Amino acid sequence: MSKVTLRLLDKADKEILKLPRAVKGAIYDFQHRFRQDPENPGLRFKQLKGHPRLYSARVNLDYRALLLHAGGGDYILVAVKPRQEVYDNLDKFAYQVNPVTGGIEFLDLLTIGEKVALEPPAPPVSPVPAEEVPAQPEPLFAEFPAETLLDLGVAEPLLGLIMKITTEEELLGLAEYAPQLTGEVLLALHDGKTVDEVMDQVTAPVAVEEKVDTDDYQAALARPATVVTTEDTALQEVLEEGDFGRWRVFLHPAQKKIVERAYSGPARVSGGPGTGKTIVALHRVKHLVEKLGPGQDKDVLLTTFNKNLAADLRRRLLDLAEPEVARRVDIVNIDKLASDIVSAAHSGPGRQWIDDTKAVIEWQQLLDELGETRWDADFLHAEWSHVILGQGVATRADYFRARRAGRGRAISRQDRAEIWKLVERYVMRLDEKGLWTFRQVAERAARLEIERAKAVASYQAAQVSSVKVQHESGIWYRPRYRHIVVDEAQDLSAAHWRMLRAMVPEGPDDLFVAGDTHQRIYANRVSLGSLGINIRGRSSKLTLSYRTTHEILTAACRLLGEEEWDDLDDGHDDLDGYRSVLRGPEPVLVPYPTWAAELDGIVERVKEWGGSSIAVCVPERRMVAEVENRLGKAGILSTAIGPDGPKLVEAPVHVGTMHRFKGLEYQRMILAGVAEGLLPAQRVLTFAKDDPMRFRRELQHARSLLFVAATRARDGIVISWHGTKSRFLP
Ligand SMILES: Nc1ncnc2c1ncn2[C@@H]1O[C@H](COP(=O)(O)OP(=O)(O)OP(=O)(O)O)[C@@H](O)[C@H]1O
Repeated sequence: MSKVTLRLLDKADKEILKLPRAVKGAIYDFQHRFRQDPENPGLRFKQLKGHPRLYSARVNLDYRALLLHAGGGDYILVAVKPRQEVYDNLDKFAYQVNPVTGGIEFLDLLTIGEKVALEPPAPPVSPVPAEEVPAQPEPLFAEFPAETLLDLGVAEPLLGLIMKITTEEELLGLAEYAPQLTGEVLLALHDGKTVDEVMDQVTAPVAVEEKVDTDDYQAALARPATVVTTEDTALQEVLEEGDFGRWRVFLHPAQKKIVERAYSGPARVSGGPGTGKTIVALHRVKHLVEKLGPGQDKDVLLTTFNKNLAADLRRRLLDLAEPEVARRVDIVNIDKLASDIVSAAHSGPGRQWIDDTKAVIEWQQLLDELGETRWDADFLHAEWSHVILGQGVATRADYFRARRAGRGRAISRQDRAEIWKLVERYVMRLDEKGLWTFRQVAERAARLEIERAKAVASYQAAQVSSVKVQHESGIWYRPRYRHIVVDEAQDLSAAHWRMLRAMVPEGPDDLFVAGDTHQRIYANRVSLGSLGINIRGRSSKLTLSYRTTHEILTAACRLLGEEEWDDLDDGHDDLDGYRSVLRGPEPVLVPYPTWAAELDGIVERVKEWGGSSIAVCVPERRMVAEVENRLGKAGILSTAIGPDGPKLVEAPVHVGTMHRFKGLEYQRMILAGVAEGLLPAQRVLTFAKDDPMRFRRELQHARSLLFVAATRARDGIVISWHGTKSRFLP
């Protein structure tokens, strides 16, 4: 017999994980024995009556595995059930190649029927007059013809059940065990999306263009829409890790397509919070390394915004891929990457790096010393960071010519001359104090990398023309990386992008960037095209949230208001199609008369919830310590989230300012202090009041902060305030 493969079908794991421990152990043994020799008589491997592709095999005395034969030696484990249940319900199993997606689907109508639990309404005890008989509830999908549902990709064997569903609870029961696309389509229709919208946002991204041969299971097995464990060992991982490990093995077809596609140049994936951009970035890294083939060099760079996120990526990549794969990847946060380059190029005493908040304080001190009142510190810092450093402006003359797109109020030539002078003094002041902002480091690193890339190119050109170029280290003449993958791309600055562009030669699969501009919280608006990174025609969007519930997601999107969002280029992005199949409680909004009362409210809520994976998010730094103190007094252990993540990860409650929540995930969250004057902050609005564009930008920025914070919660969220509630709240 040819080589036998056994993979696990998405969702089959859900029932298997509920089986007794001993049975799970038996499944582990079974899969080994089956792969070695399905004909082993002990397995009692046989085809099931009436199902040409469905087989049963013995797991132990009482349990049987159901296996779908895709062709050749390829089998898919679709269920493990008590022996008698299998033989008594042969008519309750169905399978198909979905004609829309071309993926294999198995339908356990027995389990789905139980979940939907369609109970006939109880008959009236005594005859009642016809007009008093309660009206039968209308089935939820009565208005949709069967053909419409089939066109949207709904699994045909489920149509009968679907037409009987009358409550959301039944629908959720069905969606949990039905093939993914069926659940997504029905929930989207139930949420009120039109058929056209569902076709566009849910079905089209996973549909195949070619005509599907629904009898060709072997071809179907190879399509992204067949959601199975990729490698044989992955089956075991799912059994051991349950829900925690699903991201490693069951990619959504839309995710898988993005991961495996060959791109002719830089590519970008966008999508709302929790849609799996980071997961896609990790799988992409693995895919790229595997395509490179064996080697020793660190050919791939995986970078993100901060140290904490980089550590998380490292941990996850090790979970996902073999150590040989992880060894080929440099995983480092963007500022560390820049500072390593600068440190390597400069000897001598190092400087102390300061963040934007400290840099603004330095600006303020300089302005106070000079008695300068025309310009405010925030404005000057932003002008220096985004226009001067962002565009690599090196001289006064260049600054006169520099583009200030999106920077707000117009400034005259005279203004530019004044600003340039102040910037020179500021830079000198930092030099004297031995300080350096991260943006300065990034700018310096970008210059060094651009020079290096030029040297590499001329070396390579010289080699082609067989002119010998001498250099003591051969390494210097290789491009830094062959592929770069970037997460949290929306927050990288122009200097970061210029540095990255120079680190990888232009070509297929050079740069892959994942990010969501709705979550931009560091005011780094860039246009990748103008920085030599052309993503046009190579952008994709993820729309299904795996993290947040429908209720949280809907409320969070409302916080964004009617703002417009860019696409990291000169176009627009939106959250059309952003959705979740998870359901949970509605967000709770609570007003308090004072901050002290709000603090008491936080304590009560945390006590009521109990357990861990709780976070409290506040707009200002001083409030973090106040929340911590108040929780401490109530005997609740909490920890602050610093620039590099939570200080004590094990603490059941984490507390931080909104900026600190980027990329994190909690079961439940309290967003406290969401009041006017705090969000948006009064100080910022006062500065921005005479500059409409800056004012709008500040409001947008504050909305993004709130949006990021709100979308960290998996199950529940409370938003509270004291005084006047923030203008962003409903
Ligand atoms: N295919 C999948 N199967 C199971 N879980 C998944 C899948 N894709 C993503 N997840 C889970 O969904 C959650 C969100 O994923 P991830 O962090 O990649 O989203 P994101 O789009 O990067 O979010 P954000 O923009 O908020 O940072 C994580 O818990 C992740 O493990």
